[in-house]
Amino acid sequence: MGIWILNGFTVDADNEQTQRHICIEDGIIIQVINGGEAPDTAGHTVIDAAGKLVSPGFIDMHVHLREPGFEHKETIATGTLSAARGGFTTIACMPNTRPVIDTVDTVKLILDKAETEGAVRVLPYGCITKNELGRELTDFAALKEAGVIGYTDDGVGVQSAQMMKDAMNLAASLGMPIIAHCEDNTLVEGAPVTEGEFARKHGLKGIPNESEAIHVGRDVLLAEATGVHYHVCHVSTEQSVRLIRHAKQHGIKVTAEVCPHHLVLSDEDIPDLDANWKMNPPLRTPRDVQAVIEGLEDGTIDIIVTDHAPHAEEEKAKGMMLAPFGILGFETAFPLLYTKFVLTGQWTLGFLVDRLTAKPAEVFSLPWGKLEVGSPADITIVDLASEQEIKKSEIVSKSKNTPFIGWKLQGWPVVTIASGKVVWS
Ligand SMILES: NC(=O)N[C@@H](CC(=O)O)C(=O)O
Ligand SMILES: [Zn+2]
Repeated sequence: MGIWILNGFTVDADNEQTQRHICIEDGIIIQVINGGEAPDTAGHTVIDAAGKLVSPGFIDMHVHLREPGFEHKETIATGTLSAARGGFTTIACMPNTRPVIDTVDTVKLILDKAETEGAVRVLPYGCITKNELGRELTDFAALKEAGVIGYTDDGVGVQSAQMMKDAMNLAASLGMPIIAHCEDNTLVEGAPVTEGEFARKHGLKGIPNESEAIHVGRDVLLAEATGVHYHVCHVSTEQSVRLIRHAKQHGIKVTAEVCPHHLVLSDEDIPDLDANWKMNPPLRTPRDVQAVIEGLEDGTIDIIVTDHAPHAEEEKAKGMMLAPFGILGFETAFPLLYTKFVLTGQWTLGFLVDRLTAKPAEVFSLPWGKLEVGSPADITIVDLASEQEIKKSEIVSKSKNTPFIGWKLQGWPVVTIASGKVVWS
């Protein structure tokens, strides 16, 4: 049986809003009617979307699902359901699991589990180096054949420039992207917060911006030399934005992502040494926040990703110094950005939706992110008027590590449809 979604409105990148009726059958969008009377819906399930945004399912190109190896934090089942609650229908998972995703067998395991237990589509990344140790490249061709969409050692930076250059040459020869967690380990001794007001107040030696930006600078030069598509993970500093902007101006094939928390929080918002405010890269200074916002607005930064990074409560209870880096992302992303940037008039709704749908699809050459006849039926319906407080008891992820508990936000996904099936409502 098919589904008719009636009376919702769609929005394009130019913020053009159109009332539409959309029909789904067998996982595909088979009809899109612009405006007017509701069609005959006999034999179909009807979803009334009057007054609501009907968007292509959101795409998140940076997430941690923790399976295999860390099932106490998250599983493919719980992580994909959390994604569905957040309106995401395609998510790209990072390979820092145990074992890491550096063999064909592990790629197959992820794809099989996602197929049988996942609520939404999962695209795996493969490691650049075996075990993410930075010593030996993985078998890029075999991993591509198995279904990875790119290579990354996310969680750690590739420390050797020669190793990164070899990786880029190999990826380029296969027509695949390199996705980089930019972090120079020789610059990150000290406390897990940025070098800024918070660190000064607590007498801590923080993480300097250069630890990230040095890798960005190095890698855009290597990307120029090798011709690879180079994608920068979770950009957090003013210097990185500047380097990426410059590289783009020089025609280097570089793209970049930013996370909601780096757009809405600075180090000066951290209330105390609570590890729910600890993530990598750390929350930066207000000046950096301003720079990443401007970078996203002018197209230097292409897309928004959540870097959903669940950790168990007992792990985060170890406190700022000892707890692992990372916070949840899926369930708060859209309402956070809608409330902070769209309701205030800084961005159009079309801009926000584009950076979560069509843009990531374009950057990674994926066939999703649009609402057209013949497209896979990945659809998110958002009630832009609904206001809700973020409550720990309502979090779907297996973990609860978020700094946003208690925040009142507007613009909540209410129905998520993935491959034609309602996976959240
Ligand atoms: N971002 C984080 O703070 N943590 C990530 C690793 C990463 O994305 O670098 C994790 O795996 O927990
Ligand atoms: Zn990372």
